[in-house]
Order: sequence, then C-alpha cells, then structure tokens
Amino acid sequence: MQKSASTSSLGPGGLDLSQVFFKLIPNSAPPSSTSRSTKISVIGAGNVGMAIAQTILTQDLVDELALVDAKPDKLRGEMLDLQHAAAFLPRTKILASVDYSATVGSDLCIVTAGARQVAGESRLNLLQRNVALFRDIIPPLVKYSPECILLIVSNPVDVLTYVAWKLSGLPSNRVVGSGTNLDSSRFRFLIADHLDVNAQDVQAYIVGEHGDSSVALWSSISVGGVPVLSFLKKQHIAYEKETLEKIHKAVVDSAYEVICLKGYTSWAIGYSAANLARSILRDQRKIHPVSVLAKGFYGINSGDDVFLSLPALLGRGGVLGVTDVHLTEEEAARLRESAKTISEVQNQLGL
Ligand SMILES: NC(=O)C1=CN([C@@H]2O[C@H](COP(=O)(O)OP(=O)(O)OC[C@H]3O[C@@H](n4cnc5c(N)ncnc54)[C@H](O)[C@@H]3O)[C@@H](O)[C@H]2O)C=CC1
Ligand SMILES: CC(=O)C(=O)O
Repeated sequence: MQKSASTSSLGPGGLDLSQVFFKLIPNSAPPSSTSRSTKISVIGAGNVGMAIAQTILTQDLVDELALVDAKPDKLRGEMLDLQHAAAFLPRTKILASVDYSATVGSDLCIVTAGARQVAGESRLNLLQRNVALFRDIIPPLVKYSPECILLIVSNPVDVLTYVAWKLSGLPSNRVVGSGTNLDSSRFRFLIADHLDVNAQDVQAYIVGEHGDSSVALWSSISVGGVPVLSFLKKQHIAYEKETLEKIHKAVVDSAYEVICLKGYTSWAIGYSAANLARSILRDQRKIHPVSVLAKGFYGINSGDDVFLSLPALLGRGGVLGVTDVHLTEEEAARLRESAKTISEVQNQLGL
C-alpha cells in the first residue's frame, strides 16, 4: 500500500497531466543538490502515533511522513484521512505501508507501536509484550534508514529505548527515548497553573524513569529566570515539603488519571514528540529531559547500561550532551534509585 491514486496520470491513455498543465521554464536549473528533503517515519498508527503524525504535519516539520502499522485497513484509513487535509496543511508527502521499505531514507524514526496500559496498570507491566514487537520493528527500520535517529515512545519507554539501542547497533547518541519530556510539561503546567503564569515561562525538570520512580528537581524550578525555592527562602516565605510532594504525585498520577478517564493519553505526547523532532531535525540544540544512556552521569555508574531521562542537549546529531544541573543530595539519591529500578527490570531481559 502506498500513496492514494495518483492524480498525475488522469489524462486520456494515462497521459501525465502535470507535463501539459504547466508551460515549463526552458533551460531551468535543476534543484540545488544541497537542498535535501527530510523524512520522518512513525511506527504504530494508534492513538499516540496519529497524534504525533498530525502534530508533525501541522507544525510543518518534514517533507515526507511515512506511517507503518501491522493493521493494513486501519493504516490506510489513517493515511487517507490525513491526506484529505492537504488543502489546509503545508505540503507534505504522506505514505503508509505495512512494509518497512516505506521508511527508506528516514532522518527520524518514531516508534509508538505496542501494547498500552489499561486503567491502573503500570508501564513496566507492558515490557515483555513490547520487547517481542521491538525484535520485529527495530532491525528493518535500521536496515532501511541506517543513518536515522530513533525516538522511542512505546512503554516502558526507558527500558525499550535500551532494547532499541541493543537491537539497532546504533551509537547511543542516535537512540533517544521521549522519557520525561512529557512529565516535565505536566510539571510545568501544574506550577504555571498554581502561579497563574504561562507554562512556557516555567523552567522545571522531572528526570529519571518515565513512570512511578521519576524524580522532581525542585532546585531546577525557575519562573521568568527567578529560581523559585531560593527566592522563597530569601523572602522568608515558608513552603511545605508536602506541598511539593503533592505536585510531584499529581505529575506521576497524570497518565493514570487520563487513562482512567479516556482510555489512553495522546495529545500531550503528540506535542512532546513533535517538540523533540523539531529540536533534532532543525538542529535546535535545545535542552530536553529525555531518555539517554545515563552511565557516567550524576553518579550513575552501576555498571549497567541504563537509559533514563536527564537534561540533554538535542540537535541534528541526536544527543549532543548532558547538562550538569545541580542536584541536592536527596534528588541525586532518588535518581540513583530510579536507575536501580530500571536496571533491575532490564536485567530480566537477558539482552
Ligand atoms: N512515552 C510516553 O510518554 C507515552 C507512551 N505511550 C505508549 O505508546 C504506545 C502506544 O499507545 P497507543 O497509541 O495508545 O496504543 P494503540 O493500541 O492505540 O496503538 C498501538 C498501535 O501499534 C500497532 N502495532 C502493534 N504491533 C505492531 C507491529 N509489530 N508493527 C507495527 N505496528 C504494530 C497496533 O496495530 C496499533 O495501531 C503504548 O506502549 C503506550 O503505553 C503512550 C503515551 C505516552
Ligand atoms: C501513557 C504514558 O506513558 C503517559 O501518558 O505518560
């Protein structure tokens, strides 16, 4: 399955109308060989994959978007539905196939395929089912796009980013998990709501596992450049540790609440992944809390190759570096605990 019926050969006898519709400019120069089109492939055309695809399209991030899923009818339906919005969107070639050859030459491959949680289920519970799928998904992706960057979204995202790294054979800077970019947005939303300011003016990181053992970096919070906790201290304004814990708990509970209410989460992860795609493909060199190979950073030297979220500099080369945010002793200990949780799960895989 490829594009919908081409309109370029609708003339009598299959005449290519695009050749007669326009008077071509004689002796025009060929397109510049330096201008290269960009391509993203999204694997898994479910709630999350389609939210990511539509955000990418509305934000005009690529020239070509390929969708892959195991269900051909659902896939074709999604492709046609997006193609029918062509008149309202920047021009993007959209294709879809159950065959991975459709992904050939991708700059970025975003993997969302797999089982999702039912109400009350933890992300880690999905592991065995999704590792089995990754064995079918990752090798053909890398075969068709050996130069790509892999962005993993399927859960449990940290362990699956490790699995994708192992199965792909790619250098670790080209394998990234969407990690706590989403949790940090939820965190920023809650703080912004509390202070009645724009969430884009709130800097705040959640790091560690995208899940129950995530770590809120309270010392990292600043609003409009003002570090919040030290400002409160200087003003002798007391704040309760429980209030902070409650905000973090609300972040951790966010996904469970949305899943309980609507069955799945989709819009926020759609924006989160498109935000990461922009930083990578447009070489924005922005700092995002995303799942990266954490060994050697923040005292994580467990001997295991653990992926978890740290504030990372993202650009066209993938992960360009990890920033050294000041952590309190308690935050550092929690981060190492989060690494241990992930490492224990990972060790059961025998990869
Ligand atoms: N990292 C994050 O922040 C988030 C991660 N997720 C995760 O994203 C994943 C997808 O969630 P939804 O889209 O809601 O699920 P969904 O059930 O709507 O979609 C999953 C899709 O994967 C496809 N699929 C299954 N096996 C496949 C294979 N071998 N090859 C290609 N496609 C295959 C299915 O046909 C389906 O269309 C889940 O693991 C979920 O937990 C969801 C939200 C946020
Ligand atoms: C499902 C999930 O991982 C989330 O929305 O955070």
